[in-house]
Amino acid sequence: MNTTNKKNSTHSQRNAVSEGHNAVNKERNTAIEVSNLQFSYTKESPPIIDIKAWQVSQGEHVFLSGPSGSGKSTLLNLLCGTLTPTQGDIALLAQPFSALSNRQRDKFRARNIGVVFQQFNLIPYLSVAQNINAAVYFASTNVSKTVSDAKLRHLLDKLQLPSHVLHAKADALSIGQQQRVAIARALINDPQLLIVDEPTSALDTDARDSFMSLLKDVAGESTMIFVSHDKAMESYFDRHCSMSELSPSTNHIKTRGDEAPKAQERA
Ligand SMILES: Nc1ncnc2c1ncn2[C@@H]1O[C@H](COP(=O)(O)OP(=O)(O)OP(=O)(O)O)[C@@H](O)[C@H]1O
Repeated sequence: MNTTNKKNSTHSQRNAVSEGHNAVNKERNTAIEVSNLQFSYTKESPPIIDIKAWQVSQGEHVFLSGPSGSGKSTLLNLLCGTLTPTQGDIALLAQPFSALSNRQRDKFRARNIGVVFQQFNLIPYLSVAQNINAAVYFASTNVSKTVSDAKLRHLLDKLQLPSHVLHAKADALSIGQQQRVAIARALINDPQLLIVDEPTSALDTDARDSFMSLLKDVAGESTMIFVSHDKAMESYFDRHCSMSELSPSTNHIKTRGDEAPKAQERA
């Protein structure tokens, strides 16, 4: 068994214990399967996304790039199930989204997908522990609605956050600390899929490199889709997918026609 398969097998086994539907997927090696996917924001407008076929293997870390307006965020929302395809389907862990009700899809997302947003999206007036436990609450069935202190502290330790930050309000933390809490919240349910949307655009090169090392370390066996304009990040990933290759018929949508980092665009 090669390293990737061994890694995937271990990850699948761990999650199959807690989630019945994951047991079905243990035998499979595909985390994401996209087929004949089209998405338009309105009936009148042409598709923003038009992907014939795309597969991501379990445990694979994929770098997704594309110019501003090429549909990266739209694709991430489709992968999370927060947008519904106009045509075609997405299967995550061999579970087609189209077979789930909205409520089932929300639960499935909370259990299986961790998202790190560009702006972190922490609830500012809640403590770090409460922010992280919110993710646990939404993913739980009925028994354990909070995570054990030991698990929380272990995760914070891996993210190099002192345990006293658990009781601090989210908005009292530095940006770097908030970023790491956002990662902790995304990882607390041991998600099969980690989606990370442009988290490094405001960081300088040194901070970016240490963030990436940390992220790769903690993401470990999860499948990861990482979006960035910054092609220098490509070397951290198993595979690079560009929107122009994934969705060639919608290339005309490129609004600014470059791959410049957002921070530079705003400057
Ligand atoms: N809610 C919406 N309603 C209508 N059109 C939208 C909506 N959100 C995005 N779009 C359009 O869809 C296209 C793709 O937008 P999207 O945000 O997915 O691109 P992106 O690649 O993530 O861009 P950026 O890198 O600037 O964040 C753009 O033309 C955008 O104007």
